[in-house]
Amino acid sequence: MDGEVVASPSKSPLPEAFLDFLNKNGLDPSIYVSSHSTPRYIRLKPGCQAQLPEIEAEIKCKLKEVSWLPDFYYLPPDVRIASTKAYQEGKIYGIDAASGAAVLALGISPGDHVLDLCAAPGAKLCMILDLLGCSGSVTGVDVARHRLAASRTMLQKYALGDRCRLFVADGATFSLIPLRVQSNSKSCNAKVDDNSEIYNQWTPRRSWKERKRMAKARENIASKMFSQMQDPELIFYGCNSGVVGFSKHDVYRNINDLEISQFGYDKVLVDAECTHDGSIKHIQKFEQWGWTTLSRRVLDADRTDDVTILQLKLLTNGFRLLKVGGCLVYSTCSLTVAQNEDVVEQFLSRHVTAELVEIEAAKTWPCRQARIPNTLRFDPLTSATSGLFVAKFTKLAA
Ligand SMILES: C[S@@+](CC[C@H](N)C(=O)[O-])C[C@H]1O[C@@H](n2cnc3c(N)ncnc32)[C@H](O)[C@@H]1O
Repeated sequence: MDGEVVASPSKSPLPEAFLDFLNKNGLDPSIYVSSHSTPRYIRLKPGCQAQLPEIEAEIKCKLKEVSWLPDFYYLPPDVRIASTKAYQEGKIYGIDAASGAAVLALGISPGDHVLDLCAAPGAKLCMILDLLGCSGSVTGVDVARHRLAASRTMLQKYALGDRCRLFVADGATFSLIPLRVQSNSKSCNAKVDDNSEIYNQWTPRRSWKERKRMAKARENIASKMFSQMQDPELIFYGCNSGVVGFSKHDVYRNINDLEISQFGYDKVLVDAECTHDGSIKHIQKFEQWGWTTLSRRVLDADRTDDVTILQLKLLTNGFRLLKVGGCLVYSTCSLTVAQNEDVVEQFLSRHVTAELVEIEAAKTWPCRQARIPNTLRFDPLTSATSGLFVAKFTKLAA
């Protein structure tokens, strides 16, 4: 561990730079008091309920249901799931209850077309797909290729990829809408035409031509500004994701704002990049990485200013891709006002068609209202979860 460390209410002392950051942002360090006793959570894949006794026998403890969140269970702190059969067979996955609440706030219905604009590593993406059932589609976007590749691995492990497509892209400029067609009317084994213009079933093995094209695209990314230069890179698509059987022209079709208002996404999640200060587990990782890394990578004033600009851009673009009447959830695992309420206020002041809406399900959630009515805050003390800010918007007709 490096950097000066002062005593803090948490078991493991927080570095002075972090306490300073909390102080500057008006955050009370006592919310981290109970962070060491904050429970962990798992979500049981729907349909696996009958196997609960078997899972409990394997982990040698009884799993207590989270009363306010369907399919979620508390996981005792000393229980490791990585080596269990249930985990390896994709019956359970680790996801904080506050994250589960953010997904539930979307109010996903079967048949929805959902956009997850900052999707990696993918716990929320998996839950969205679980809730979607067997119609509709999910488009996952993330700027970090390696992180999105990890999401792809998750989708495959949990057998959730059928209706999902993943793009490496800048969420602030991503512009593709879902293909609102009977995607399952196209065969999964659609014939590839000679010019490879029609998408065939996705396979991890790409043709030599395709790999060369992708390598070249990546070289360009390294040397030029990603967002302005590149088409989103499609790194995965399931059989019923609205890609198989369609042409690149269909998938990459440019559309105008009027079309988006009709054919855009039904639900959008903007789980934005942030300073992660609400996630004490993330902050604790800096015990190994070094507290100076925390100051440089997280707390640096330029970086936090940049992050709020990015958050506003992500929220703005997510909202642009939403159809009229659709819902968008903005969440961050930061607890600062600058990354939450301030971003929401700036966004609302620029978008007359955006309306903050009440999250109905939240009436039974152990969270508190944030500074703006209808916005929510989870934290270890109030909610026994990781920290999370959640706001839900709808799009009105212009
Ligand atoms: C808080 S994490 C998202 C967690 C994810 N929703 C989940 O549940 O696993 C934020 C993500 O935003 C991504 N990100 C950062 N800048 C981005 C951008 N400009 N466009 C899209 N994604 C971005 C990061 O790579 C990171 O994976």
